[in-house]
Amino acid sequence: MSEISVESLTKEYGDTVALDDVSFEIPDGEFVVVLGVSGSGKSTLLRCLNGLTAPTSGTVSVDGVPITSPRDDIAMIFQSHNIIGQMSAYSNALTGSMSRNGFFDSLFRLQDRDEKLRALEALETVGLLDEAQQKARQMSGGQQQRVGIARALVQQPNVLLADEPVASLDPGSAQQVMNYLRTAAADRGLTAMVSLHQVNLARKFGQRFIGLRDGTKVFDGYRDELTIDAIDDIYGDIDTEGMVVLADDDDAHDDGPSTLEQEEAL
Ligand SMILES: Nc1ncnc2c1ncn2[C@@H]1O[C@H](COP(=O)(O)OP(=O)(O)OP(=O)(O)O)[C@@H](O)[C@H]1O
Repeated sequence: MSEISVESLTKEYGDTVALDDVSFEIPDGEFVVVLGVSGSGKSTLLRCLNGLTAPTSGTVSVDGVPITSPRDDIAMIFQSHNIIGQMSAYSNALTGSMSRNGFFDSLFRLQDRDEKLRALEALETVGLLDEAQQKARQMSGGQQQRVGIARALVQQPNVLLADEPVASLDPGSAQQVMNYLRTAAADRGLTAMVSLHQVNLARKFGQRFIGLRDGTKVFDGYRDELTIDAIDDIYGDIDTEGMVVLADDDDAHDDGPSTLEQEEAL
């Protein structure tokens, strides 16, 4: 479990202001979804949180320690899976220990017994234990992304970041992956931040939401506060009709998807 603190974060690329004076605090164990149109700064924010991108000004800290480079306790899941197709799901998951052991040790399975057990546990968490020996390239996009989640979990992070992890998946697979992501974060007490394009999916799985528009934070609130007006503020001139379905009982802010929703997603 870890707390994230972002203070006056600004990132400029030449004349482009990708993030403009963004501040927020995320307490231990919260599952936060970042929303915004393409180019609003979602990836830049996640990359600053992971230490892959240096801020122009401002600070990002996890548990009070400023992030200046990638750290073992912060794992990142990317849209493109970054899975090695020739390797099995199990071997891919094991590469999550790469930051501790080095790439070649990970690749050639020189891990200790605990790490091997962690890889199997992580595959079980994402429902792929039976497919552990299957080559990743023979797996569906959704399964590959679940391997990506397993690999992130093997890293034993306290913070889990995911940059549009379901952007390339069909709606059913996207729900399934989000469900595993949310469950893995909850079971392991991880603080999570996930960027998504699909508002309905965000509402279903997110606990808290941060909306970016042109690099500025225009929304920060829980599910019951993410109204049509708030969505309009985030998405601006884009026609938001049909982007979100507000359910009658959709007023809780911390309970996540119901058991029924989780079963449907699976
Ligand atoms: N390495 C870079 N060099 C120059 N400009 C960049 C770079 N990375 C991002 N930008 C610019 O910063 C702005 C924010 O980009 P960013 O990728 O963070 O947005 P995003 O909301 O994640 O978009 P998308 O949903 O399309 O991934 C955009 O104008 C983008 O063109």
